[in-house]
Amino acid sequence: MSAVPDPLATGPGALGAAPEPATTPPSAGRPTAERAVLRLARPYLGRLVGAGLLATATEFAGLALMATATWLLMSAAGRPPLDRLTVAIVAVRALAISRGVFRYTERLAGHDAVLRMITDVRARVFATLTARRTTGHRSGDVLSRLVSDVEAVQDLLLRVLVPGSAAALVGVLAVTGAALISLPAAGALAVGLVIAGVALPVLATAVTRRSAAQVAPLRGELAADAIDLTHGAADLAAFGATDNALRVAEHRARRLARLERRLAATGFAVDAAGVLVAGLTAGAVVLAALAADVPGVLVGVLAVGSLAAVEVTLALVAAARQWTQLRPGLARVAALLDVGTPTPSAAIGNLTPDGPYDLRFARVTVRYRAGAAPALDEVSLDLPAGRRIAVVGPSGAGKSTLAAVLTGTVQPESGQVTLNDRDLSAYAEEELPRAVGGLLAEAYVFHATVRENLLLGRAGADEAALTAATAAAGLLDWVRAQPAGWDTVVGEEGGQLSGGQRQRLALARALLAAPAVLVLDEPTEGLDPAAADAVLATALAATPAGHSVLLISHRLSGLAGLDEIVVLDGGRVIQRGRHAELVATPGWYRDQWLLQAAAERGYLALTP
Ligand SMILES: Nc1ncnc2c1ncn2[C@@H]1O[C@H](COP(=O)(O)OP(=O)(O)OP(=O)(O)O)[C@@H](O)[C@H]1O
Repeated sequence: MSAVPDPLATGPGALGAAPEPATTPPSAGRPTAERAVLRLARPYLGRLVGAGLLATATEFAGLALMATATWLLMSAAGRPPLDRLTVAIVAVRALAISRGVFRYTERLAGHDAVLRMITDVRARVFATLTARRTTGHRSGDVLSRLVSDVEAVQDLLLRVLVPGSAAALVGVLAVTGAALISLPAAGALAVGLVIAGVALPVLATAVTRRSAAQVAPLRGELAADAIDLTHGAADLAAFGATDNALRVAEHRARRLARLERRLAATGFAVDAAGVLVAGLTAGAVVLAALAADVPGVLVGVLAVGSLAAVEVTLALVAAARQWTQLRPGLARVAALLDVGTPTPSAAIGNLTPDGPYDLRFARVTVRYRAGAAPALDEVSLDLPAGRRIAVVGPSGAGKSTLAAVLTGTVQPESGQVTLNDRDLSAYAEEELPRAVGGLLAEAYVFHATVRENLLLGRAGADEAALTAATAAAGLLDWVRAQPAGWDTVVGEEGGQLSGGQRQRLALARALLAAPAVLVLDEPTEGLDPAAADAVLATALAATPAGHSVLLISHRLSGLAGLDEIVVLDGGRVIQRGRHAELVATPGWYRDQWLLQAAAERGYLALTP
């Protein structure tokens, strides 16, 4: 098979060798991660610019407050006219109050915009990761991407761009203000601000870039280790591999701690340099003002104002440091969503869940490794809208591979898969699940309520839809018997459910999603024969007419009503036809049918 592009691949697992530093360089031709984030933020740009202006107003109010208060204190000693003092007192009060109001509204506007955007980004990341579920990402790493990498997008806007642009604007305003009093003093201030706001951030970024780039992937790997060590504890102990796995995880944890200590130490050094720059700038401004014969009170105002202005501009150092740490996460989110790169689907238009869709496999060959035997060997298949087919065959025949090709998670080496006469690869990965999807191998059940697990299939589905899907999957009686009903929590990976209940829940979610091309990979696995027949019949009956179904099954019972049954063996189609034809023809299907029927008769005879 041609490899599925995997921008997420990181270092080895807990049982593997000690980790190598992993970074994700932005690939050529792709927009930079920052530009990609700005593209994502475009619908919320107005609110973000508003937040930036409010942040500028906040910082400027603080600076003006310091300068006015200094003028008030220094000129009070000279007993100026009372009305001048009164104006200054009112200004100090007004600035103090407005600073709080500006800060509050800035936080409100900035967080409102960013949280809206983040919801959108997280949903897209989740959809893309779900679509790529067979590409082998470790679950802890996926969790880390969903949580910390998406937070990097939030932090870039809230902690870097908004405060950074506010600091730069306030710097310009401060120099303009100083120039009104004395040009040489303004020149000295400008030099100090450039050192604090440009040179120091560049230095901080250069010094911390390498360590910071290693921190995010390392955190992802450590999260994956933690999950593997917890979930796989029994297996690790059984194979005597616990010590080795712990050693690898500890090695990673120590490396992470070392990197974070180094980053913190560099941060403190840069902070100290910032304080030094503030003091030196104020000193230079005072000297320049005195040399230019500026009156004493205004020299004081310039000195305190310069200290405050440098302090504000030093926010750029924090922003730059933050930015360095965020870059790997941002690059991974951008690469994952591949935002900005116009996808062919953009030209095609959005896929709708209802179709109609005609799906066609033409001589499709899949090979997982070069030189290995093909998992699918020149398989052709027609799945026009409304048709229902089953793919059966022995273990390893290529059934799940066929489903993976259909959902776009595995690319064929040769041949073509088309959806409405367009190659499947022409559709965006996150868009395809709207048209093609269902219950795929090893469906994941989340540590959440029954309702939340179901709503993942179709957000916003009403109670009637939940009830219908759950009834079709044969889980409704169980849900109704639970004290918490739909709000019953199913445990980590559905651990508080039986295997059969977990399978029914996953099936109900697939039926609720009701994509126009429904793939059901072993939907009745783990159910006893009678329950399996009943669930398969209700599930097929619940699928809307006009939607097509591709059922993958080991069991041959319940397939009589399907339009076609395709028998795979060793990746090749060895038989195809309707159930009645196949049981009448000597071959794998008839042999297997007779074997299964006899085994199930025996099972039923033994069942009380
Ligand atoms: N991710 C993978 N990497 C390498 N080889 C794979 C991968 N997935 C499947 N294969 C190989 O491809 C072949 C077909 O596997 P597939 O899972 O499609 O079979 P299947 O018919 O679904 O089997 P089962 O009924 O046991 O689930 C097998 O030989 C299998 O070893």
